[in-house]
Amino acid sequence: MTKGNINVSVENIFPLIKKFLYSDHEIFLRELISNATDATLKLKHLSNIGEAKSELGNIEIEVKVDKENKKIHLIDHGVGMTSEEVEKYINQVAFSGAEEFLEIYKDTAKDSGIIGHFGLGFYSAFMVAKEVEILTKSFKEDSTAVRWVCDGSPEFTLEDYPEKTTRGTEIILHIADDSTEFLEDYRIEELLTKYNKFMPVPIKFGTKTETLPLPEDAADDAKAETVEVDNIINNPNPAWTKNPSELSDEDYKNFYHELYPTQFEEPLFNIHLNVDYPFNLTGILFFPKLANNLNIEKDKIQLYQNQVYVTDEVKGIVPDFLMLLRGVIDSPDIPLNVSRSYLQADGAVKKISSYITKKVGDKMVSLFNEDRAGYEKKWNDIKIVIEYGMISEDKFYEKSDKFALYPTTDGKYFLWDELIEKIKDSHTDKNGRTVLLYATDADAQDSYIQKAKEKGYEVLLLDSPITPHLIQKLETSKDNISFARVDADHLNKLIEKDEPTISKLNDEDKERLKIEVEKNLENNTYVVQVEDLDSSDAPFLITQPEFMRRMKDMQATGGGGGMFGMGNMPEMYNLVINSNSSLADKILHLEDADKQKTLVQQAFNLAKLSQNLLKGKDLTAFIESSYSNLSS
Ligand SMILES: Nc1ncnc2c1ncn2[C@@H]1O[C@H](COP(=O)(O)OP(=O)(O)OP(=O)(O)O)[C@@H](O)[C@H]1O
Repeated sequence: MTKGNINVSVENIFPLIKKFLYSDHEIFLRELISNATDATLKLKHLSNIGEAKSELGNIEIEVKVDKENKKIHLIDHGVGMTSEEVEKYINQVAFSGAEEFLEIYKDTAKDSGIIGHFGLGFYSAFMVAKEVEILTKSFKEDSTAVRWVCDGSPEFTLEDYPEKTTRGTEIILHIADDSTEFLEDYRIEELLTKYNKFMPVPIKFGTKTETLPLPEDAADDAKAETVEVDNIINNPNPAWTKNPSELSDEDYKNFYHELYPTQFEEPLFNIHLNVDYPFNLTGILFFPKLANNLNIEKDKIQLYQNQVYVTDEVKGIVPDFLMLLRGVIDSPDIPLNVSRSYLQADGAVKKISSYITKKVGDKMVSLFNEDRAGYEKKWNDIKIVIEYGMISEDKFYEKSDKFALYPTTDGKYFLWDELIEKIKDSHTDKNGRTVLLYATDADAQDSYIQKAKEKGYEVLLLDSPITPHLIQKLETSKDNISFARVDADHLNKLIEKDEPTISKLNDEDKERLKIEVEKNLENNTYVVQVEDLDSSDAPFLITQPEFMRRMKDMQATGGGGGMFGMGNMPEMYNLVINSNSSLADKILHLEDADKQKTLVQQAFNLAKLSQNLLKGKDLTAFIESSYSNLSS
């Protein structure tokens, strides 16, 4: 038997490990299973190339909880270790790994931004165990099994252990009194499902009862037989490790539900990621139904490293606009044992992020080209991701003319160039600028939309929360276009043509009309304007100037308008009086002051009502007075 001292430069590393990683004790299981998996895969490889002579046999990894004796056993049938290898890998390599880890995390361990806490390896066992035993037998011919024991102090013992005759390693954790939660089956099963659900080697945890199918000629009251089978907690061949040509739509959907068992909705479509240069990355991203919901916290993209779950905090690796997607990304190249701020500056990570962006763009182009009608149907659910990508990633934006859709209130969908082609004659104003009219709420802005349509204009329906940012971006990058919401002004002003306007009133009357209206609207904050509209247009019209409203909207969804300090300004509205309406005429010529007041207020309220601006007490009073008018 060898007794020895692990070469320690930190006085006693184990209490430190425990302290630093207090909140993350559970990762011990992931670390030990990763080692067991590595050892098994190594053996498989050696066996494939003819280096390992013995039969491969059973390669399952087994986890056993012995609650009574407060032990957890992890058994693998991998390469195992010789006595020299234990000396080298456990006493020296593993230890230096643990030491290095502490060096890195000394100051940052409490920083929740650390991704994954990888790299601690074997010594993480001491986060939960007061003593750790390794029983191991190398695959090499004629090697004797050995037993290594360490109680968490820098001292260890290493001795021959001929009792172990099978190849591989068994780690026995003597669980510490403050970690007995890990002696509960449900807790271990929970951890195995969280971290090891897609590990490449089958992992057995206990057994489960399976019901056998009844034979076809079974009697009606026949009872199905049951058998006890190994409870394998993982799927060693998850969909993302396969070639896309092997997978059907059904397979992708099944994988989606395997990944998110509580998710009942089907994903809209998926994107299979697969790259091996200049970095390695595989994965599948799913587009869920999102509509206008920006805040989806549940069921996020999961990050794996060689099929080991690491985290679902993928900020920095996945571009922000794709954080709303679901799925998995697996890459051995992501530096997992560093803090997030480092991650964001890391070149490999940046490349991964732009690769994913490119892939998503390419997928959109092909989805659109292959099945335009189907793509249009999905637009409402994917637009938020696409539009967010357009405003946040220049590369994505550059490509977006090939797949970004601009729907109209009539349910037609245009690509940018198609849209401009369609509207350029009618929507171009006297200065040669093409004005795109849009609505953000088809119901609330209905009266304005109808007016625009009567004049033969197309009205876009841009109703996602980031619309103001998107149109800002389009206006600055496309030539000679501008956007205006249908209610930003009356149409003659929104798209000014070189046509003379005809007014029934002379300038003096118009000025008088303005004064009469203002006089009858006490405490009114609206700016009154008299304009020469068509006689068939509404007599009173409320408009909300585009610029101010857009800045305020932008600030509401973050950034933009705040720059100009407009976020906190009150809403600004104009009240447009149609000089050519018969009501204008009537107001001007009514002798009775009370009647004139009622008329003006009633018309003003109707205009407010059509903008959804009549609320509370004003609405109640309006309804009451309307009823009394009916009966008078
Ligand atoms: N179950 C096992 N079977 C065979 N060898 C093992 C086993 N567990 C650990 N080892 C050996 O001990 C070494 C150190 O393990 P440790 O987990 O500390 O670090 P690592 O696996 O090299 O890296 P990581 O820090 O990413 O886990 C391994 O590289 C391996 O050679």
